[in-house]
Amino acid sequence: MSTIRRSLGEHQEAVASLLTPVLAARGAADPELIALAAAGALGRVTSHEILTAIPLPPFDNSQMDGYAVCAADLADASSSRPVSLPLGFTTAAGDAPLQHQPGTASPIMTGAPIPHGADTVIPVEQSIPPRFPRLSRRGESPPNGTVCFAAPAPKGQFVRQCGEDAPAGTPILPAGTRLTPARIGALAAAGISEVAVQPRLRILLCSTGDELSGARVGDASKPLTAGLIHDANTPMLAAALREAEAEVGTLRCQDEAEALQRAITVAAPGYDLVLTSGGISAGAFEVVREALAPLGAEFVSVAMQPGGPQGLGTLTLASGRIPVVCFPGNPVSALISAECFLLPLLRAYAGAQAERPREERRLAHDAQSPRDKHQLRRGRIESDGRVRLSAPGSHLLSELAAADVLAHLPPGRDAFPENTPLEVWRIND
Ligand SMILES: Nc1nc2c(c(=O)[nH]1)N[C@H]1C(S)=C(S)[C@@H](COP(=O)(O)OP(=O)(O)OC[C@H]3O[C@@H](n4cnc5c(N)ncnc54)[C@H](O)[C@@H]3O)O[C@H]1N2
Ligand code: MOO
Repeated sequence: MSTIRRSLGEHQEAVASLLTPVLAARGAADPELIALAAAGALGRVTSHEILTAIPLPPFDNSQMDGYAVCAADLADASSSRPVSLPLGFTTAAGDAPLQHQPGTASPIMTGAPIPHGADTVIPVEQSIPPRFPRLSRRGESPPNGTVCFAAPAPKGQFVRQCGEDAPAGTPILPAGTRLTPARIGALAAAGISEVAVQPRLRILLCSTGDELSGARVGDASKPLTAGLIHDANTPMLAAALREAEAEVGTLRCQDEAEALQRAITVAAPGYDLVLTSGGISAGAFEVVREALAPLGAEFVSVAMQPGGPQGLGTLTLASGRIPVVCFPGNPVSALISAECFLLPLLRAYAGAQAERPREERRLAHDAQSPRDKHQLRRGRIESDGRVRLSAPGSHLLSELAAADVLAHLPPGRDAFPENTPLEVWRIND
């Protein structure tokens, strides 16, 4: 085991220093064109500022079902002397704008273009009678009948102005904006069907361990036999990386250093980062350490629990140089390592909130923690708002799956009495 010992913060800085240039280079690569309607558009990051070529809304239109009028025609209306106007032709959403005759009331539906010459909309409920009579659209027999109004209305009432949301030529999204449903909607409203997006970081995720069922070629469909376990880390870490908008390829390798070197050398081209899990602590068969230390990875001990053993560096392979980050194999350790060291960097690159939502919660019970380590415990929020910690074992993946928060027990003390306030990160939301 390496004697290099780091604090959580020091290792966060070391991983950030390794990956900052990698992310910058990836961000400077040619953007990808993606269809807005594609499932994969959500979460991508715009590579350029995007303008709307048309005004939004594209024409003056009605905010209400009612009557388009000239406000001046209703200036003298009152409940004792309602103004009666003859009906004009009706405009529905999707119709081209009509010509409004002053001194008439043109029935209009929500979203329909305001007839030329009208400047105000009176909702149908405010007319007398408060419902539409038989209406005539363009091309049908001329309308007849009248409608009354018992109050004046301000000019422009319930008219949604052309360009009020965004005038033509104005930016709707700056470069570096994450596509959310609302942003996809705004682009679609502007008639944009494809956008240029920043390329994703490509991560080769490599899980090791002879104990992993399916690790050896041909074993994948065999039932779990004695001594073997299912590979939790590959799907779990792949999901976490994808949630943070990375592109993920996976590789599983048995505990044989040369085989791992060969597999990574063959698979690495086309990726920006190699991420491994397992094989880095103090055992006799630490395959990742054995395979990758000679190629340039450094293995350190971080004063945290779980996630103590860590590795990082730049590998020099026959196929090129590539940065590597190594997480411990215990599943809880692996995911918490990702939360602490990698996911915030990926989320920031993807234009998302880098950090998990944080809050302060009081402990529901006394707790112990190693004085020299930063402990990250899984916890449930109780009905009184306090946090109850689960057992600290880093194999307790079901406890992690059931947790509401990760609670920080900082170094420097070993006793945390009931009601001690702790910083917690919300997870599993
Ligand atoms: N003598 C010492 N032993 C250990 C130390 C130590 O400092 N001295 N550190 C412990 C800590 S802390 C951790 S964490 C683990 C890290 O071990 P490795 O990174 O070498 O990981 P492995 O030994 O390969 O696996 C550990 C554990 O996790 C299981 N595992 C591995 N990969 C997967 C996977 N893909 N899916 C599900 N589970 C996986 C594996 O079976 C082991 O149980 O070392 C401690 N030991
Ligand atoms: O540090 Mo290990 O990562 O506790 O379980």
